[in-house]
Amino acid sequence: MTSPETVKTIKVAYLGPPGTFSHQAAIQKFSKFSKNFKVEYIPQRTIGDCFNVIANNTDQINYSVLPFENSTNGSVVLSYDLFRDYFIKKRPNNDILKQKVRVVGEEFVTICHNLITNQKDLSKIKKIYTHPQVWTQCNKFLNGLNFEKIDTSSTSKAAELIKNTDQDDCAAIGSLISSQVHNVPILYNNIEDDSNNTTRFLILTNDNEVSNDDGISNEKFLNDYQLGNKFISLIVFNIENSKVGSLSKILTIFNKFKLNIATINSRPSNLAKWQYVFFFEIFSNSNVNSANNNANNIENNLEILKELKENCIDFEILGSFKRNEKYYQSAVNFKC
Ligand SMILES: O=C(O)C(=O)Cc1ccccc1
Repeated sequence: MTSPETVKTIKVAYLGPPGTFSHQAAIQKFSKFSKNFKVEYIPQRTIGDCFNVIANNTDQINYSVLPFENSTNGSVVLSYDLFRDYFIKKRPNNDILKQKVRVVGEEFVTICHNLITNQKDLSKIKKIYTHPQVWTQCNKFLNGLNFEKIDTSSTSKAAELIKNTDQDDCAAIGSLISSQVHNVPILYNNIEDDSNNTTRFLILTNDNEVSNDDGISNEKFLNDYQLGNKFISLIVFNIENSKVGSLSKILTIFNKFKLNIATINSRPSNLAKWQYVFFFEIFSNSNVNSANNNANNIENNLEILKELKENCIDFEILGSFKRNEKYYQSAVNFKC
């Protein structure tokens, strides 16, 4: 048996305080490791901090959880912009990325919202606090109410603020757990428009390996613990926006190599006005870390990488990870 001193620790950062949906995603992903490891969940103040602890290798954190897209209201643009600013940036010559941020997993969480308040009469509520991503997931419930919207860094932060106010006209929107953590009751539950409302979170890591002694990379470590054989690579690139056919050329390359594109998103480049960066997710059937070095994964396919790089101004692979079939298929069964 392993003695307590030799138990390795996995440190996981998430958007705090405890009780957020990000916290739930972290627990869903990492609780299976607690048999063999000590898993520490470390709350962060903002989504930006969740990214920066990995980018700056702060506090020996191994993984971080980032909300990425929601089935009702789409992309979490802040997360896309954090990736853009890190990967596609004008840097002085030779200033390469020091601490390589990588995306190594995904987690799906069913998002059930609750109106959390000490007030018992809905008509007396004049201020509602929540994370900005939430408003348009609860349109049906909120339409017709007359209240001031107050954005908070997270849903659980909203519940914490309600607890600490002596005003009786305030409510928060958040999870059942956040109402329990802060000990504020729920006045209405399941106020989300769509009962299948699901958020997809990405798991980030850096070179701060969990299993140094074994020489196993953080991505292999996570993937070995997950069933499934479909892989996704997330890439970001920018192209000559004003050149006719420059984006269609990229699409042709994926077609030529018979690779299916799962998602396409674009964001302002921040390098020049009306210029864009593109995020693509590409399906493959193989793991970049697999022993047979299967060329089906774009990270291993030098030919496709060469063609992509030749046709982009900047091109970066953010990471490759297993499609989380379990939660992708049936997040709703893991409901509240
Ligand atoms: O605020 C939270 O609980 C988060 O984890 C961010 C978020 C907000 C709304 C839906 C999904 C994630």
